[in-house]
Amino acid sequence: MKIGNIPYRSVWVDQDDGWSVHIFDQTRLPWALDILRLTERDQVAQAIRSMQVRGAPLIGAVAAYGLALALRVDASDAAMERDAALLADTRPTAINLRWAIERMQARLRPLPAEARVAAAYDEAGRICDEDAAQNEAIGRHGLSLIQEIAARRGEGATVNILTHCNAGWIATVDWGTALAPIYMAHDSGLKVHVWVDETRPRNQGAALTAWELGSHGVPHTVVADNAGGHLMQHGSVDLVIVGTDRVTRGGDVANKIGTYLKALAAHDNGVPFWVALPSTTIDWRVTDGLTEIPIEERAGAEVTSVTGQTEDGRVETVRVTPPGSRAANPAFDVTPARLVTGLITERGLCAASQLGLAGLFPEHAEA
Ligand SMILES: CSC[C@H]1O[C@H](OP(=O)(O)O)[C@H](O)[C@@H]1O
Repeated sequence: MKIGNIPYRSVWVDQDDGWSVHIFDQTRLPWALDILRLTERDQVAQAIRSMQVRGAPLIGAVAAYGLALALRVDASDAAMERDAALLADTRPTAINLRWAIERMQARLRPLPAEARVAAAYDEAGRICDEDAAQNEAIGRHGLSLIQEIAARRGEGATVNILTHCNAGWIATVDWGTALAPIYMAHDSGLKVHVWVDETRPRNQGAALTAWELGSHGVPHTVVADNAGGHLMQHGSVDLVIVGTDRVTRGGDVANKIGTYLKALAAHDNGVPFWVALPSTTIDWRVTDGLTEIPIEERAGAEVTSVTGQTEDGRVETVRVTPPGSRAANPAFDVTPARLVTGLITERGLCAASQLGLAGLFPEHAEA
């Protein structure tokens, strides 16, 4: 996507700068567009753990480059396996992280050590190119949902879409997942408006989705997480589209905490609830999301404090609870397939079910 008139991806390699890896520091957005220059494995691991880089497909791609950086230090079998495991373990819920590292290992294991660095950069680059292409396809397939609502609502009507967290281009290599259909609808001239869940406690919606949509000129309104049900009860939401960190073969969806509550409200109000994902976010090894998807528990400090910008432009973090109060911070929840209207993938739309996924991905259908 573009920032101003400059096209960007969310991760890139600068061959003229020692093949260093570059990402945006997402903890500084929307207040500053800081670019981080990564040259070592531990810098990549820290950027993923601290959510300077975040978003399921993007952390997979950046971890893949993290392995390339690690191999520059030591490309031996033992070092590669150690570094791969360390990077795969930086966050537990998004399956893209494990998928990307396993794909890198499959490419690199058969190679002699001296051939591994070049192959690692090549494979990580392929992962990035494929993610960007898959998300563009998700955009095209999801666009049909918005077009259908616009046609039904009549000439000039605005399609109101609610989204949770940030599943935009900054959460992927490019285009985004949940936001890709919205960008394409807007760019095609359809009138869309996005209700942006702030998404406490990390505020990916208020800080990142609002920044993305504003930068692209997409009309949007930031709302408290707790407002979504009310908006749906009063007919203000035509469609919900969210991203995901892991979908089971049965169609259960792990996504940012609060997604399940939006799915319940959507179900209760007859609002279509769609989940956008590249197939790299499908975990074909698990069926029951509630019992088989690990939910990341993050620091309570992310709940007891909030970061924002003062009137005079300083970015500060302040406590919002009494010093003695404890906080729990599960970072994701699981929406059962029964509450999901459908999945938007790079191969098209399908039901959130084993049958639906097998129809689009027959190579994974159980024998
Ligand atoms: C296309 S991003 C998918 C997913 O990743 C985000 O999690 P986080 O911000 O913790 O990395 C969020 O759950 C998005 O929906």
